[in-house]
Amino acid sequence: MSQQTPMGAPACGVSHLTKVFGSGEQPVVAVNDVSVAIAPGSFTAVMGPSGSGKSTLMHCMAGLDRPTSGDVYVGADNIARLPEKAVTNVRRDKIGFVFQSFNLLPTLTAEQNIVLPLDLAGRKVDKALFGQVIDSLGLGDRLTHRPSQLSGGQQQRVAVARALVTRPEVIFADEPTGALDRRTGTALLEYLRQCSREQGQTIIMVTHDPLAAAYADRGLMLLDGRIVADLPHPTAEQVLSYLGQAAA
Ligand SMILES: Nc1ncnc2c1ncn2[C@@H]1O[C@H](COP(=O)(O)OP(=O)(O)OP(=O)(O)O)[C@@H](O)[C@H]1O
Repeated sequence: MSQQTPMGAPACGVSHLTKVFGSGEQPVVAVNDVSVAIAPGSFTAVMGPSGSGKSTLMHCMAGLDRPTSGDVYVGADNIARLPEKAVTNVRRDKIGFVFQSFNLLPTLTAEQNIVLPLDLAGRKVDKALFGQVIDSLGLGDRLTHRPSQLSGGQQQRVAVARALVTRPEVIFADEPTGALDRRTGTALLEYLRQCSREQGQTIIMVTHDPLAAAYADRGLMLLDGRIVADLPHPTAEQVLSYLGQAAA
């Protein structure tokens, strides 16, 4: 894998990952022989035009989808070679997800939804961390509301809080600011950056937003299932320019 950190093993990564959908006449090669290593405590933005393979790459990295070929590492585990139950355990113990669909349980309050993963794992709520997450997402006055009483952006923030309170080693976020207004989106991006810098959590974020990508310390640009650029500390201007070239 490329980009091994001098400090030691990557937090996660893929080696010669290929994912093909369908077979016969018209298979779609969504991810084409991608190798990349993600350093612990780094914040990576994955960008590229629609259909370039961003979500597929992320789903394979997070153990939500099986690659057609290649290896997928989370810490020392090659989850591409593990049985499903073991992959589920790796996901539960090490990975947090922030997706566009919130999957909140309608009968539970915001607070109950947020702590649900901890309850299910029989883990105690870290009150200080809970308070920090709630404050940074501005959810303090919404904790007793049920999802139907919350706006789309508030539901998104509850889903983000749920992903963060378990303090996962690796957080995968798919357009985490998509449903948020600029101010709340900025607060979330700042918090994610703080999670990586101060807590050593590893963040991998798919985004279409060059301003969001500028919060990351690495930008991976995808085109036709391949990584075509690997930018350290991407600026919004750099990202826009790459996206413009990809669209040309
Ligand atoms: N389950 C599936 N079955 C068949 N083809 C799929 C499937 N999932 C994705 N694809 C195809 O794989 C390619 C990559 O899709 P993917 O969703 O990873 O792209 P993306 O970069 O995340 O796009 P977007 O920015 O629009 O979300 C596309 O051509 C898509 O149509």
